[in-house]
Formats: sequence, C-alpha cells, structure tokens
Amino acid sequence: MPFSLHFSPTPLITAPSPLSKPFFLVPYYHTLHAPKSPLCSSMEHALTHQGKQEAFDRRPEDSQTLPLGLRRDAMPSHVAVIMDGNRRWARLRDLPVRSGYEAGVESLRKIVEICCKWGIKVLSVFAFSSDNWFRPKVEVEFLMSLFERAMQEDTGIFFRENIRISVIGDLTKLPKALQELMVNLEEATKNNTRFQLIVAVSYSGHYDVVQACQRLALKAKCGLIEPSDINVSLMEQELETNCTEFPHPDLLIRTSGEFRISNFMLWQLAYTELFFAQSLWPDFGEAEFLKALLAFQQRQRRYGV
Ligand SMILES: CC(C)=CCC/C(C)=C/CC/C(C)=C/COP(=O)(O)OP(=O)(O)O
Repeated sequence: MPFSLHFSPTPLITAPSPLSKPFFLVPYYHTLHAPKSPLCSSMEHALTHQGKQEAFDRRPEDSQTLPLGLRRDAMPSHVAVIMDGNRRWARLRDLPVRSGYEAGVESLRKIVEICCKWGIKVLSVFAFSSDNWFRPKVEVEFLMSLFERAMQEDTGIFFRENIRISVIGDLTKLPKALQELMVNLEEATKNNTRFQLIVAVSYSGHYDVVQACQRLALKAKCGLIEPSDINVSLMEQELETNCTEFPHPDLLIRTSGEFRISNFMLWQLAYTELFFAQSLWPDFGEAEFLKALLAFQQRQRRYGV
C-alpha cells in the first residue's frame, strides 16, 4: 500500500487522457513555443480541483522534527539514486524477477515519502538505462507496464502532496501509451513545488551529453549562437536536468554493494558526494537512507578549491 503513513493509499485519478502529439516528438524548434494541449489543461484543471488545493492547506509533515543527528541546514537539495539489486532480491527469495521490481517500486515510494517529510527538494532515480533495452524482452515489457501502472496509481498522490514529476531520457523509444502518460504527468504537475521526482528512463549520461551537443550544434547551424559561445552554462541549459532548479545532485546513493556510476548523470555528478549501500534496493529503507544522509552531512565539500 503506497505511502501508508501520511499519503492516502487511494489513487484519486486513473490514467490521464492521451495527448495527440507528445512534445518530444515535435521537431525541436517547434517545442520552444508549443501550445499547451487542451487535454493536458483539462487534466490539470481536474486534478487541481480534486486534490491540489487540499495539499497546500494541509502540510503537517513539513514541520516534523528530523531524526536525531540530522541537520536541516545541511540537507542535500538533490539526491540521486541508482536503485540496484531488485533482481538479486527476488532470486534470493526464489521469487520471479518481476516481484523484485515490484518491491523496488514500494521502496521508491517509501523514499519519496521520506524526502517530502525531511525537506529534500529533488530525488532523481535511474529507473531504466539505455543499456537495459538489451535485457530479455519479457523483462523489458514488464518494466514498461510497471512504470505505467505505478505512475497511474500515484497520480492523485502527486497532486495531494504537491509533487512535480519530471522524466528524462530518450522517451521516443518507450511504448506510446507510456510516453503519453509521462508527458501528461509532467505537464500537469509542472507547477507543483514541494518536491520534484526526476525519473530517468531510457537514459544514460552519454545520451544526455550527446543530445545536448546536438541541440547546441543545431543552434549554431541556425545562427543563434557562435561555436565559441559554447561553455559550461550553455551546455547545462541543454542537458535534460534543465527541468530542475537543482541540476547537480548533492548526493548519489547506489545500493547493492556495487561501486560504479554506470553511465548515470555523468556531467551532473562532477562534484556529487557518493554513498554506496550494501542493501539491495527493495531492502533500502529509512534507516539506510538516514545513514547515507548522516554520512553526507559529515563530508567537507570543497569543489576542488
Ligand atoms: C515508477 C518507477 C520509477 C519505478 C521504478 C521501478 C524500479 C525499481 C526500477 C529499477 C530498474 C532497474 C533496471 C534496476 C537495476 O537493478 P536490477 O534490478 O537490474 O538488479 P540486479 O543488479 O539485481 O540485477
């Protein structure tokens, strides 16, 4: 049952209506001034009236005291997570792989709830990498349907809890219905301010840097910029993390005892503090998250100075 402590387990809204044309399928220059889809507007309107106002009125979680030792003034704004070990968790229990992924979703729900409670502003999760397309077809199909199911189930929660959803990655590779659901959710939650969940799907750090370079090259070709104008700031404007006010994760957590970045947010992780947890992702809960945050708060960040 999602968000059993503070968040209502009952989804308010079922699947959003499909958009006729997701914005990322429209050629780049048209996206700059793309009109808002009427279907999106009506979904936003409906959701606003069904739960969003209520979320603004009721916010007991924000005034909650933090666990002992955790300092509010040293809290990371942006935490990124590589949610590794779902299949191993299932195999250890003689369960099918899909049970591991389902347990992984429950773990993510718990961590989102904690982020909201403890005042973390952004959580980025590596939900499906560009290389995960090479996994067995049945597993890929299950994961796609799981993303769809989880996002549909939690749509009402995103509104009641004032949560913004952003999706990064090459979404054109996803099933149409999932693309439309994600685009609608992004659009409909874009003004939510309490917390932002960034879901990386069909994503890799290489993909992100390459697509940013392509956009800059196109701008140069169109005469909007000179090649010599390209600098860190212009690059960052084109990276997929331009969807957030806090594009650089302060803390990266990887579960399952692996010590790798695995092509996640390569540019954005330049000065990120790393924390590697032994637990498999479905076992990663409040106690481990607290351990990671306490470790983060002990670090001295010098940014090379
Ligand atoms: C809605 C939403 C964002 C849901 C997220 C669901 C979820 C937990 C996805 C993780 C997928 C994934 C490929 C994890 C890598 O670990 P692995 O499972 O490959 O683990 P292994 O290392 O044990 O094989």
